[in-house]
Amino acid sequence: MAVDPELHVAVGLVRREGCFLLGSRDPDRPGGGIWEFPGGKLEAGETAEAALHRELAEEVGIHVHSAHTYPAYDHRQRDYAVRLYPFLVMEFRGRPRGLEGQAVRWVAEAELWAEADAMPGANAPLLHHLAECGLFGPR
Ligand SMILES: Nc1nc2c([nH]c(=O)n2[C@H]2C[C@H](O)[C@@H](COP(=O)(O)OP(=O)(O)OP(=O)(O)O)O2)c(=O)[nH]1
Ligand SMILES: [Mg+2]
Repeated sequence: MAVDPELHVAVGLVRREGCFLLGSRDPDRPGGGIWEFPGGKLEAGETAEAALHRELAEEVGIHVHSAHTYPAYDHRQRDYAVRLYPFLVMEFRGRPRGLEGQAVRWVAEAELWAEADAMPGANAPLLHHLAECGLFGPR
């Protein structure tokens, strides 16, 4: 299946003191109630980095100062295909909070791997992709 050109998603791995920020997905939406990295769909004509800045401000109220861009990751499963644009965010302003009513929490890097099982199906392979790109320390 070809990657849906509509489903290009900027994903923020916001790291502070060795922990990563997760938000809960709105229970009323598809895939609701599960944990995910903050982020969202690119709008028409928008760069991935611009989408990252916009989504992190809208969803968790932080202003990204700088982000490291990792190679995009394409995930396909039977009826679903998405292109994820991952960013590591270490410099930001503001205290993250759920501006869309969602819960937020910090998860230690070591716990992220177990957490991936409760995230969207793309996220376990995404974490492996990012590990291969050197984002995480040795496991
Ligand atoms: N935010 C986020 N999306 C992810 C992750 N992993 C993953 O497969 N996705 C997928 C799930 C969704 O199909 C898509 C993001 O859709 P979304 O509905 O959150 O997009 P959005 O924030 O722009 O929301 P909206 O404009 O539709 O309200 O990306 C992740 O870790 N974080
Ligand atoms: Mg979103």
